[in-house]
Amino acid sequence: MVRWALVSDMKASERKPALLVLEDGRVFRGYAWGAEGEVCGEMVFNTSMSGYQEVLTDPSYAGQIVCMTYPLIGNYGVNRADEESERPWVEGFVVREASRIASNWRAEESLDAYLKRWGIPAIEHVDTRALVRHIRDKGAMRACLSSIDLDERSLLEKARQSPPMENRELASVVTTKEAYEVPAEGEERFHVVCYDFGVKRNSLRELARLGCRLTVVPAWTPASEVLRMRPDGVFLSNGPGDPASMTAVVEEIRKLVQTGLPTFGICFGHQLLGRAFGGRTYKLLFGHRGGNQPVKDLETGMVEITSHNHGFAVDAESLPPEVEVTHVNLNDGCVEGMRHRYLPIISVQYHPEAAPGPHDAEHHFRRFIELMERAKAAAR
Ligand SMILES: NC(=O)CC[C@H](N)C(=O)O
Repeated sequence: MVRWALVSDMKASERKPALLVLEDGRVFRGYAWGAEGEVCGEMVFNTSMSGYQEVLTDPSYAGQIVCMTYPLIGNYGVNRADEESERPWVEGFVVREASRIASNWRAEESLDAYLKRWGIPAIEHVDTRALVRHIRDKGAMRACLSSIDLDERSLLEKARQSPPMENRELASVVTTKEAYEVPAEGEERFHVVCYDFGVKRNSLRELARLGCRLTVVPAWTPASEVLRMRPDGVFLSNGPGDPASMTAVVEEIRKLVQTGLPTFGICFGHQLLGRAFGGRTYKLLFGHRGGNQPVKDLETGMVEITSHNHGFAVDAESLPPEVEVTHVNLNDGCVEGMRHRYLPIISVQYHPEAAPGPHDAEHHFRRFIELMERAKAAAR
């Protein structure tokens, strides 16, 4: 059946007000869509022009209210194939205009119905440019979004009472409760243990596509258990929260690092590796979220346009001499990649799996494969 368009039941005449109040007292008024309700979270923005469904379902957004800078959201609807996990994880969603029409042959549902189904409150007709400029000046901060309480002062109080992102542990909210297997696509060449701190499906797909059988394990799996599985490599996933809150996990990663197993970290995984190396992580003023961040490879001088979603970063100065910074962000100079000089360990702060975003950085998965190939050849 070809459906030209799913027309949402949102009617302009029935619009209800909604309010977004930031913890510094700045107020944004708009209209409610998605689920009716009230949420608090860290207010952040994403500059991707498309891929709202991948953004909503990226577990790294747990605990955050996301504003899309692209002014029209929802116009191609949602479908099951584009989910990066089994459900949306954002606390709330802020847009300039929510499209009334979802026109795409892949659309299965309107975004409004989807957000309602998952209980995610959203607000539209917000001056998103003003909101983003405010966050860029003042930094990411807590906010309260509501369509049930429209009292500014009460929402301000709720925002200020909500937990700050610093030191917030959210991996336990999103990690798999039990280990599971993902088969390799085609011939199985490697067995990789994937730590799930909130893993995106596309990372798993990329690894499976390159011949890796995956055992995806909960965030708190001890190193000894991983080693018992005798993997060819370890993958440390992306995930929400502050890497500084993960001391026990960092301890386990440190043990794994010492064994010299090929290891690849993405985003949160990269930050945890940085800490396992003895480095420091810190909070960026407003973070990088979007599909248009220039990253320079310091070895080749090449620049990749890449997909990002991070509010924390590894402090280059804090890294020991055996760890080399391999990639930097050209906008603000922060660390975007590192490698161990003697051990087969690499990591990137950004998202080679993209989804959404450009595919310039896909080759990092192959770098990991090469590390495992070399380790296998050396063991022979
Ligand atoms: N995408 C991620 O893995 C995010 C990592 C971490 N929660 C941050 O905000 O920096």
